[in-house]
Amino acid sequence: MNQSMTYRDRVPLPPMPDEYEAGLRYPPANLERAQVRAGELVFDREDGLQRACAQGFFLVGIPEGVNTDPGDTLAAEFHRDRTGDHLDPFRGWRDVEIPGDYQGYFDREHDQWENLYVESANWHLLPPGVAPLGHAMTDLGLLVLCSVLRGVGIPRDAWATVTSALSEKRGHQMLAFNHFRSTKDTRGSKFHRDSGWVTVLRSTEPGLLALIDGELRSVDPVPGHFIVNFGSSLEVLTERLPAPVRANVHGVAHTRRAPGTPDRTSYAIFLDSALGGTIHRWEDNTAHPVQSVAEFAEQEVNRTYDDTTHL
Ligand SMILES: O=C(O)CCC(=O)C(=O)O
Ligand SMILES: [Fe+2]
Repeated sequence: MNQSMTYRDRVPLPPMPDEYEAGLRYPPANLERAQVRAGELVFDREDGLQRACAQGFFLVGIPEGVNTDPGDTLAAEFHRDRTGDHLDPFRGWRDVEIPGDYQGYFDREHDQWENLYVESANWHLLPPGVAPLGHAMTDLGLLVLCSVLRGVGIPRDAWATVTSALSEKRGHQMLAFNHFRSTKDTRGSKFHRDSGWVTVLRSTEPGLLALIDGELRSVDPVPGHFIVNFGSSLEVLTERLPAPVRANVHGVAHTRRAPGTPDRTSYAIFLDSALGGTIHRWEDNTAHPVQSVAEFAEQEVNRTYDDTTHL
């Protein structure tokens, strides 16, 4: 393993509690809220953006006209077999080959978690209504990214370099659908960081926990809002700045269900640099190359799905 593969130190993780304990023991994170108004991201409080960057999570109102129903249906159905009814386009995704790296159906051995990952070049394969939702979530995530880059003081003419052109909508936009199998006696997911820049998450149920300022907090959804969190690429970029952006460790507690009750589901857009790009750190008003995106992504992804107690 070369030196750059070990760029990020391993961190010990707390044990993942089960769902019952999660609700009982961990107070809710007090998240900032923002809305999109006239194409701008506007926080309810004046220092909202700074607090959101420090906490690593915030809530944003789902913009008017964005229809989450097709995504909700795909998250609930992708793992099921087709039965010959009107939901068939949303089903049977275990067996579909999707071209490209890190894409398709995944059964996470150590978790309740199973996923369907589809990058924007393949959204035409998805059922009606999902691609427009993916584009709307992407646009929202890019608005967040640009607001943060401006907020931390990175000059506009450096954005394309430091984000490997994601700021110009040329990176990876990955839709990720999550289903947590309540019948499997494991954690929901491992505690992890998302590896990219910005994640926009649609969740309608508690179960997500995050380490914020060293304390485990529950990150519960608020109706009509997406949950936004920041990824490692943004944390590395800003780590030498006076107010670094946090890619906080988070994960999903074990989900328990009474028979006949639907399992927990969620979905997210991950905004990542293209795999041919470079991770940078911003220091002395200059972009410093740190590691290739391909290596960085491999390291971060491998740490997300193993069964160790560190990241
Ligand atoms: O389901 C959730 O609440 C979070 C899922 C998550 O962390 C992820 O997909 O990376
Ligand atoms: Fe995540």
